[in-house]
This record gives sequence, structure tokens and C-alpha cells, in this order.
Amino acid sequence: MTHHPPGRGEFTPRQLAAALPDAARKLDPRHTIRAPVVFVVWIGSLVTTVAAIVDPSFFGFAIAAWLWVTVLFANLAEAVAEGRGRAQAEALRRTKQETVARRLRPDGGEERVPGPRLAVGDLVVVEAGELIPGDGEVVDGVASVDESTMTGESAPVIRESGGDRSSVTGGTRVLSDRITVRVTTRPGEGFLDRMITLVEGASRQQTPNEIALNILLASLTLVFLLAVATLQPLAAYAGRQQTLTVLTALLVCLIPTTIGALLSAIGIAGMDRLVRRNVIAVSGRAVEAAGDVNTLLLDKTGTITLGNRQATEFIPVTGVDEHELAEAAQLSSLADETPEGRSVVVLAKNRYGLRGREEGRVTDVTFVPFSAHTRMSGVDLGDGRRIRKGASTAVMKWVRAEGGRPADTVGPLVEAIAGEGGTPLLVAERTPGEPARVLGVIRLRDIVKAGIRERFAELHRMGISTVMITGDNPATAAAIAREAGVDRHLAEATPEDKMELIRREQAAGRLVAMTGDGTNDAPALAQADVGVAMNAGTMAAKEAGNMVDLDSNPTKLIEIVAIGKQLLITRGALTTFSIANDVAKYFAIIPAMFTGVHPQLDRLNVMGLASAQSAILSAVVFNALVIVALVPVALRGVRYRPTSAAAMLRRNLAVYGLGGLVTPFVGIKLIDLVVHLLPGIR
Ligand SMILES: Nc1ncnc2c1ncn2[C@@H]1O[C@H](COP(=O)(O)OP(=O)(O)OP(=O)(O)O)[C@@H](O)[C@H]1O
Ligand SMILES: [K+]
Ligand SMILES: [Mg+2]
Repeated sequence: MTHHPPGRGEFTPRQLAAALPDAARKLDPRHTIRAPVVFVVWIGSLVTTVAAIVDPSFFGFAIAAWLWVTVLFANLAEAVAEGRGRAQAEALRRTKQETVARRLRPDGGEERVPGPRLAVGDLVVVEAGELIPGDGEVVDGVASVDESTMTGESAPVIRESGGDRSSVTGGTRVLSDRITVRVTTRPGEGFLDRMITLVEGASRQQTPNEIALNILLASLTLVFLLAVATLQPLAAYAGRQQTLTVLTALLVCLIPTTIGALLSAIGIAGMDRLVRRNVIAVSGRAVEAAGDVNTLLLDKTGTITLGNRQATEFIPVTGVDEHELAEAAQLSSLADETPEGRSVVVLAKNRYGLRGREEGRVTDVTFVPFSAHTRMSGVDLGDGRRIRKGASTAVMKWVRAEGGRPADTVGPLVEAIAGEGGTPLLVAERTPGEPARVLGVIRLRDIVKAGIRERFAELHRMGISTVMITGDNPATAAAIAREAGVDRHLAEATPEDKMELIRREQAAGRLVAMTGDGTNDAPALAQADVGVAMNAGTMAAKEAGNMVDLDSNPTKLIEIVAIGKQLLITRGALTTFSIANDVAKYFAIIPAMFTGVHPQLDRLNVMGLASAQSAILSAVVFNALVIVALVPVALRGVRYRPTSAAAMLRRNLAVYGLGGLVTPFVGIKLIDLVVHLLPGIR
């Protein structure tokens, strides 16, 4: 369960009042010009103000004042959204605490230094109960860490050296054991710090979609400008030449001010909703892309499965003694800092009493570290003996290359483990003067996460196809894919394969999202349209993606997609509302403008508005109030449910299209009932 500080994310009218000073500052035309529609209103305000001064009238001043109010309200939406974003960023920042670090000296001793004085590359020791002084990577040890100060998530997480869970964040607390951390960023310049700065986003970039919509709105504005301009000759012909004030007011009522005013607030609110779910997006563009994602790529180990793959059994091939296999497996893992490698050492020690690495009994050896490319790790001993362990295809290949021939019994053994979703690691050795031979298999066990099947079913309902990509063998992959219920899977994938798969999907016109935590995920995270890196993952992964999940929960993507969809739907709904509104206003005001000129036109004044002036002013007031009334919708977002896009569209057209058509008639009429009583209105 995610815990949110009280009130976090709720919208209250007080926020509107609090944002007023910011909104007033945004009256600066250099700011307003970013939203063309609002800028047109700004010019209109100026024009009507001048007109009112030159030829003073109550009506003239009233219109000018309300046009300024319209611009202010338009700014208000954005100011509120930004204010909420800042509050959110503050909440993240407050969690940072001052610490005293236990820095390791080159001579092996320890010294105490204040956290902020740490430098990149420093090694610090952190033990149970202590705060981690800065962002870094665990270089030694395993510990459970409480990251709830940062994420609100209360379950402790495991952080360990070597694997994909080696990165730790400053200000989080070690709960058990002892780790050595290499500081990777200067305090205050950590990854999270940079992300927070981004969230505060004084310099938020418009997304390509927003720019496109703004261009559309600007074109609409131009069309209405022409429509209003051509109204004048008609009006003159009818003997009712209109003043500049009336024409400007009419223009403002007709152009899509509502969506023009709310557009940027909708975007900011989308990113803000993500932050509330502990996801930080680098760009608004990523959030939008999330709303349109077609394909979701997930890796197996650690995402679909729990990821702490543990060795549970050593199974020797016929003719090899169990102890011999265990000893070789352990030797090959002494320097293997991956969770898999460590678990092999532990199993050998616990079950066969073989001494672990602490004893340092092996000297004169070269370790071959694991890589996702070779899919092997191992050791070359001083006496010429060489041991390898790894994925079966990789080790079989090595055995053949070293002149050996794997026994026939190896195949079935491997398949049996893989068939039930386990990962078989083959162990092989070569002694000088003899061909290489397979000694046996290590069974690694991993467990599919609880509830993941339901999550995938939900994604399916959203119309998103899921692909599991793994470096593991095809049989294991198939077994896990079946159990988890993913749509497709790809086995024995290298980092390049992952990226290639994304490229292919994109070439077919699909938007791809991917979650990952490992350094070998980085290229794919960078290539994906939505790349969500786990905060617990490696720095490379975090730098490559365009979102970071502070909770390191790979299924968070479902929520991210929902938030993205909600953003797109909200924008669509409010655009529909805004334009329907404008069209309705046209029919509401025009007849009223010509009352008394043509009896036939009078009949069109179905609303029975009191007078031309009253009708125009009421429309302007309504136009301004609608913006404020819709701020909560823009910030909270239109509700999203996983249904088909067509059903969603139908519903929104009905609600926001019809609503947009009807409200002006009701609203303007109500305002007119009050406005026509004003003494200065004719
Ligand atoms: N420490 C290790 N030593 C030797 N072989 C290993 C080690 N760890 C994993 N392997 C083997 O290498 C294969 C590929 O590992 P890789 O990390 O690329 O993918 P994965 O972890 O299996 O899957 P995923 O991509 O879902 O994380 C594993 O399936 C396993 O067979
Ligand atoms: K309008
Ligand atoms: Mg992996």
C-alpha cells in the first residue's frame, strides 16, 4: 500500500486563491504568448481598455474588466497546477536528511564525515539502523533497506552488490546487515535531486501534441476573427454598426478560450498525478506516450518473477560425484557477485559444508565475471583447471569448443528443470590434458509474483499486448510466460535483441513501453517510447529511461498507462466541451445583438436575453467563469476505466459535447437575469 501524506493531491478551492498572485504575474504578455488563444484575449483586453478610456461607458469598462479577468482566470489554471507540482516536489525533498557518514580510509580504517562533505568515489560503510548518506552503489554486502521515507512504500527492499539492485538512495535507512557503498553523486546533485528539479519544472516544455493542439486552436481563432470581421458589413447593412468593444467581446466568446486556458494545466496535472504514484517523468511527452501504448515489454527475472533466483539443488550427471559438482560450482562462484552466484556459494556451504569465500582459500586464480552476452561466469585456476557455469546453450558451446562432448543425459536434465519454470545452470570443467566435460546442473528457482496474472489480464482489457523478454532459455521462458499469462515471449534475448524487438514494434507503428532495472536494459529503455526504470536499478538504466518509479514496482506501468490515458481523455473531453461551448455561444448571442432591428431575428432570440449589451456582457462573464469552473476537472482528470477507445469516445462526446452545447444557454440566461438589472446596461 502506498501511503500519501494527508491532503496530498486533493484539489481545494483554497488552492485557487493561493495561486492568484502567480496568476497575476503571468499577465506578462511574454508569458501569455505561449498560449495563442489566451494571447488574443490579452490583446482584446488591451483594445477594449483603450476603447473604454477614449469613449467612456459603463458597458465599455465592464467588458474590458471582464476580459482582463478572463486572462487572469486562464493563468490561474496553470498557476494552480504549478503550485501543486511544487508542493509535490517539496514533499519529496523534505525526506532528505542530514547524515554523518562512516567513510573508509585508504588504509582500511574508518572516519566520520558529514554527509554533504562526501565526494564521488568515496566508500562508506552503513550498518543496520543507519541512514545511507548519499546516492551510490553497493559494492559489498547485502542489506534490507527501508525506503519508505522516500517513496512512502513501507516494505523493506533488498539492496545488494553486483546485481541489478545495487543502487541506493541517500536518506534511506539500512534495516539489517552491513553494506559498503560507493558514492556515485555529490550530495544535492543526486539523481532524485535532479528529478525533483524537473518536477518543479519552471521551464516546462510543451509537448508536440500540445503544440499541435495550440496550432489548431490558433487556426480556429483566425476563422472566428474573420467571421467577426465580416459581421460588421452585415451589421452596417442592417443599420446596426457594432463598436470595437462589442466585436472584441464577441470574438473572445467565440474562440476556444476554455481549452486554450486549461491546456497546460492538464499537462502539468498529468505529471503531478504520476508523482503522487511515486513515478517521476522526465517529460510530458512520455506521459502522453504512455496513454497510447500498444505494446508493453517486461523482463522476466525480477519483474514477472520475484527475481532473487536461488540455487536449490546440485544435480550431477552420471559418473560425477555430487560433492565434486558442488565444489566446482562453488569455485566458479567465489567472485560472482550476482544474487545467483552468491546463492550457489551459500548452497554449497550449507548442504555440503564447503567453506565459503571468506576463508580465501583460493589464490592465483582468474575470475571470469558473468555477462549477459556470454551468459556464463567461472574461474581459471592456477593449476590450469578451468570451470564454467551458465546457460546450457552457452556452456555446451564452451564444452565443444574445448574439445569435449556433453553427455546425452544432460539434455533431459536441463529440460526437466526448465519445463517447470526453473533456470538450469550447467557446470563444466576442463582439466589440463583432457577434453572439457559437463559435471552437472544447478537448479535455480524463481517464483512468479503473486497477482501478476490479474495485472496482465487488466492490461489486455486496456488493449495492450504484453511481451516477456528474457535472457533465459526457451523452455524456462515458456513455462513462466504460461504461468504469468503474458501474450508473447522472447527467450535467450541479448540486450540488442531487446532493442531490436522494440524497433520492430515501432516500425509497425506501435508505441512501446518497457520497464527495466539492469544495465543491460539501458539500450532498450532508451529506445522505448516509455522507458520506466526502477529506482532500485542501476544508474545506467535510470539515465536511459524517461521515467523512474521510486517504488521500483514493475507493474506500476499499468497505473502509468492509466494516467497517460486519463491525460489524453481529459484533454479530448475539454477540447470537445470548449468548442461545443463556443458554437452554442454563437447562436445564443448573435440574435440578441440584433434585437429590435428585424422582427424575424427577434424570433431567433429564443433565450429572450434582455438587450444586446446585456447579452454580450453576460456571454463574456460566462466565458470567464467556465474556465474557473473547469479547473478542477483539468486537475483531477476525467475518470478513466479500462474500456474500448470507441466506447470511451462515445461517452465523452455525449457528456462533454452535449454538455458544452447546453451550458451556455442556461448559464448566459442566468447571468443575463442579473446583468440586465445593472444601472449602466442598456
Ligand atoms: N551469475 C551467473 N553465472 C552464470 N550464468 C548466469 C548467471 N546469472 C544468470 N546466468 C545465466 O545467464 C542467462 C542470462 O542472464 P540474463 O541476466 O541476461 O537474463 P535473465 O536474468 O535470465 O532474464 P531477464 O532478462 O528476464 O532478467 C540466465 O538465464 C542464466 O542461464
Ligand atoms: K470562448
Ligand atoms: Mg537479469
